[in-house]
Amino acid sequence: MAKPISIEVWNPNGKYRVISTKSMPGTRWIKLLTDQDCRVEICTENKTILSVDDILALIGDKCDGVIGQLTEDWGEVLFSALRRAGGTAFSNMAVGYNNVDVNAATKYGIGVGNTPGVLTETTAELAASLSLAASRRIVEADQFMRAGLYDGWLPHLFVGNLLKGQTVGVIGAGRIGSAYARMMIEGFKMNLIYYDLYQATRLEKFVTAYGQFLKANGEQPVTWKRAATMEDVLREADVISLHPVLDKTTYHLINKERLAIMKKEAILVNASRGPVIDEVALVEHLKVNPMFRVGLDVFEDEPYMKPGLADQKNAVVVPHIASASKWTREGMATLAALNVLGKIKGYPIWTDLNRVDVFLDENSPPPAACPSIVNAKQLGISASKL
Ligand SMILES: NC(=O)C1=CN([C@@H]2O[C@H](COP(=O)(O)OP(=O)(O)OC[C@H]3O[C@@H](n4cnc5c(N)ncnc54)[C@H](O)[C@@H]3O)[C@@H](O)[C@H]2O)C=CC1
Ligand SMILES: O=C(O)C(=O)CO
Repeated sequence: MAKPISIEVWNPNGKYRVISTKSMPGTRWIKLLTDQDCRVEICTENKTILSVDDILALIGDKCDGVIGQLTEDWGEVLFSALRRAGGTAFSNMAVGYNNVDVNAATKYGIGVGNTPGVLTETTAELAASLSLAASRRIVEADQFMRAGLYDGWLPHLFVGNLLKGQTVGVIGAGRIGSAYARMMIEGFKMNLIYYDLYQATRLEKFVTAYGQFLKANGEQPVTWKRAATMEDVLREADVISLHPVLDKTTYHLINKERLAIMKKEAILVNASRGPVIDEVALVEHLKVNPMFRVGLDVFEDEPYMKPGLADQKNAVVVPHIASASKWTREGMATLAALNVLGKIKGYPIWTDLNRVDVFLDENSPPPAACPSIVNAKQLGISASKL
């Protein structure tokens, strides 16, 4: 028999049993569910990553919906078990859902929710922080100070790269990539080169207008270019930030050959998913190119780093915290809960992902809609008219 899993229960007499595999920030998400007749069970097991067996034990033989985490493996086994337990709803507490087999969920009639929009600016801010930390060698300099090694100003001490007037490269200019690009352009007056499968029209318009504004004020205008190939970005940019989804087209997008065409003093930032970079190739590249720097929020074998990465002074590494602002994490919990609630209640799907804020307003009830269900079309969920 499977080992019992420790849980905390809210509204024990609720009609719909909803599980959250982790405690999530804020309490609004719990209230939204309990107010709508849900019994909420939150896993309190002292274990960072739950296994498939742990989650099977949580689902049990009656479960209407689950809020899960990006560290969990949501595939055939879990979706078939959820279906057998009477469930129709799942949401990742994340915008990325590369940990979810959407086809398996669809096969069992289960909606797969995610949390776009609420983490765009927070994640872009962390990518910008990593860009600055890497370009100005903040972590190395901090460690030097704490080690008591500073004995006076020197002309060569921790010389880094100036961003102003340089070129920022964005690979994957979707919500987060575009927000990051704007920060680097507005903040540091960098020129933009980007690569995406689709044209980033709003971003292009913004850079054009900002360039005109600068020119009218007697400053050097910023420029933009949509690259025909990713290699063009890698060759031209001084700072490159990766923001695509992780799928088979982006796995090891940055490999040994592509690292070799980047500038020797370039800065590479990754706040998307670890496997977008071949991390073994990256470690080798960092070793032989000391002026090349990286800022990494995500890792190929998360939570582990590939051997040698931790020894590289030209790498700034943080533990997948790009979406970790209070507002964002509470908002992610709210959107995930409303995806599950909406699917259980048979609500339509929200259609304007640029307006997820309406779900986050503490002072008014959220719309009767699922904020974001990625397989809504396959499941025949209608669009909200709100
Ligand atoms: N480190 C962290 O904590 C966080 C990581 N993320 C990651 O960031 C990703 C992007 O999030 P959003 O910007 O909201 O998604 P989005 O869907 O708005 O943007 C992704 C962009 O990638 C582009 N793309 C897809 N395949 C590509 C390819 N082969 N080459 C170039 N571009 C390609 C798409 O066309 C799209 O414009 C998420 O899927 C997630 O994996 C998101 C939030 C936080
Ligand atoms: O939302 C995501 O995809 C994340 O990585 C969480 O920060």
